[in-house]
Amino acid sequence: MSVFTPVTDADLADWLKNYAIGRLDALQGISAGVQNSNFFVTTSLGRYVLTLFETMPRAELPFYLHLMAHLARHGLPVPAPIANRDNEYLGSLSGKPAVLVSRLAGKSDMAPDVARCTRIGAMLAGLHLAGQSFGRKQANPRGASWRQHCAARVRAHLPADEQAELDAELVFQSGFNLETLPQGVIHADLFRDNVLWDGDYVGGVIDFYFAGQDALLFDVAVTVNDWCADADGQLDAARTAALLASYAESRPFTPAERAAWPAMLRAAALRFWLSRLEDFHLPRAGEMVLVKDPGEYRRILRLRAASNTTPLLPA
Ligand SMILES: Nc1ncnc2c1ncn2[C@@H]1O[C@H](COP(=O)(O)OP(=O)(O)O)[C@@H](O)[C@H]1O
Ligand SMILES: N[C@@H](CCOP(=O)(O)O)C(=O)O
Repeated sequence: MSVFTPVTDADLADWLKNYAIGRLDALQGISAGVQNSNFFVTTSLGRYVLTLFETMPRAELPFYLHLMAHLARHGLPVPAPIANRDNEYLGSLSGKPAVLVSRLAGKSDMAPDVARCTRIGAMLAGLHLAGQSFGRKQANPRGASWRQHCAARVRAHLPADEQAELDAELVFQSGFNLETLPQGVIHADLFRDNVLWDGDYVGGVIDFYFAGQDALLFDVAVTVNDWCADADGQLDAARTAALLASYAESRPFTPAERAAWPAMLRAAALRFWLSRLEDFHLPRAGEMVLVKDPGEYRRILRLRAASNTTPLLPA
């Protein structure tokens, strides 16, 4: 269930008078998604997605909306926010901050093959390259300092063996400074369910609401951990090599990135272990996040930490 705040046809039709996209033809709630209320909106002039932001602070939203607009302007298949007649992206509907974006074509693929991993590597590099000229800055909301603080919040809820694993990983990670690596704006949640496939092509990259400034390599690690893992969490060599090679074709990795890669896969796994632990043990009032299995990312972290066969970054 992902319509937490209802919108009536009459309210939306009225709201759309402040846009130049024609009259309302159809409004339909979207059943996927866990953070916000999403609707498909069809008007006489096109197809859009309406998002009502349930919990995100309004002040943080312009960064994400302008980022999507910037990337769309650079030719990438991301939702383009629609400006209203006051030339604003962000409005209010049913008492919530609200935005209309372009509706993109395609469906997610939860079992991507080598060819699709190749495309995703290229797409991620494209996002990173286009992001270099984005003028606004907002820190990765799940960056290194969030990971430290989140670990402190969840630690007491964990059994002794998990506490020990968490402590050891934090000590390990404290030896790395991600700020010394190439930086930029990262998507930070480029999971398979955030990409829509339109035939062989990426029809859309969605859900930019964890984006922020951080090491570009962190984004590569988040993406590889999700797209290239087998059901048991092990990295599939062919898919991993394909994704990394096609990324590197557009943005070659630096020697410092190659050295940091094994640690980065661990940092990226830690980030999702922690957020899932927090959603599980400390759900916040008024937040409707669907809890994903923290055990999956604990396992991935263990595998990356134990592995002496981590695939290397291409030179
Ligand atoms: N711009 C878009 N174009 C097409 N479909 C979209 C778009 N934005 C969202 N969707 C659809 O809505 C679903 C939920 O969106 P998502 O951003 O994942 O929600 P949440 O932020 O709540 O996790 C996606 O799985 C996708 O099917
Ligand atoms: N990809 C994250 C959850 C983020 O939620 P999303 O549906 O908004 O992408 C995870 O798997 O833990």
